Amino acid sequence: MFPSATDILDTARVVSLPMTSRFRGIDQREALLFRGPQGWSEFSPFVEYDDAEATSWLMAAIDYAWNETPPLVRDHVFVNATVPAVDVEFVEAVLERFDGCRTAKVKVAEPGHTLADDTARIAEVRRVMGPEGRIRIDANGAWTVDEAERAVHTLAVYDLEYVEQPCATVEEMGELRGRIAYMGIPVAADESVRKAEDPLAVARSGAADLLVIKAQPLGGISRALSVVAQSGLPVVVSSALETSVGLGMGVHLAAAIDPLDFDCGLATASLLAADVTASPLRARGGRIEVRRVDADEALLTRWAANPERTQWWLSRLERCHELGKNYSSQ
Ligand SMILES: O=C(O)CCC(=O)C1=CC=C[C@@H](O)[C@@H]1C(=O)O
Ligand SMILES: [Mg+2]
Repeated sequence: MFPSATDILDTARVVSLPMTSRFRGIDQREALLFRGPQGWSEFSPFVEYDDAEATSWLMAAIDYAWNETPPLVRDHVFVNATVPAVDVEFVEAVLERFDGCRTAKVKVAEPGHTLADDTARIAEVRRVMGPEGRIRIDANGAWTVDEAERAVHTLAVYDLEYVEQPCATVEEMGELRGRIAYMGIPVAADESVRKAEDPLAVARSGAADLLVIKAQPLGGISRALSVVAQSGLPVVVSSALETSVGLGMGVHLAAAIDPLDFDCGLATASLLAADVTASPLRARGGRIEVRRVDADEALLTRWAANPERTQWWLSRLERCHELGKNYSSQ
């Protein structure tokens, strides 16, 4: 069922949550939350995304609020710590926020950071986690093939589980994958899945060993499950830096995938300094329980965005809802 814009606007609330450290260039996370028959849901495309891209996120949010979630195969999901591109002295404190996580994903190649900065950060993550820890890196497509090859050579000594979106295009990803195959370091695709016209193109062209799957950008749990099934590749379910309400969507997606061999990037509530619930979906003992999260009225009020930002989100929701009426089924 496709609710009217009024159905959604009736319960819509916009929040702006402070972050514990700057992540992907933001230190406040804005989100629009609303309630449907299944409970609270979240629409939170990043603010720079255009309406066409943001519409998939709204379809996901509507699906989670109005439709039942698919059958689940587990009641908890193992998760990774997420380490923003912080300076070395902050690494230990960041990792401490992710209770019991045996895996860490470390951001690299951010503007203003050199390979030496990235190397120092990863060396520190390895020191703190010890030899048993699993370390994966995410370059968000910032490297050329040569830069990525050089970086992987430099960082391989820290024992990398995989390198996520090292380069921007599918062709570059495939080229790099060929060059580093002999090192046994897998290449994961993220933006090549969630921002691509065809999320399966990267899998079909053999440019990645595994896929990073995010529920909101892919249009919701069912659509994401169909991408997973059609890709034939192992996957990591990851967040879009949502509040705990939106993280619930990702956790349900992860709990419906079998097998799920990699730890998932769903512990990002620990990067928020505030949330919309008193019991956030955070890692405990390295895992997150599978449950829906209800937004708390007092916290929605406490963290309400200002009137101008609220209006911006409500207008965005109306425009995306209009576009969503024509959202074709894949
Ligand atoms: O995967 C994780 O550990 C957490 C989620 C995460 O890293 C991301 C969430 C949202 C936006 C992205 O820039 C970023 C990513 O690139 O994977
Ligand atoms: Mg990524």
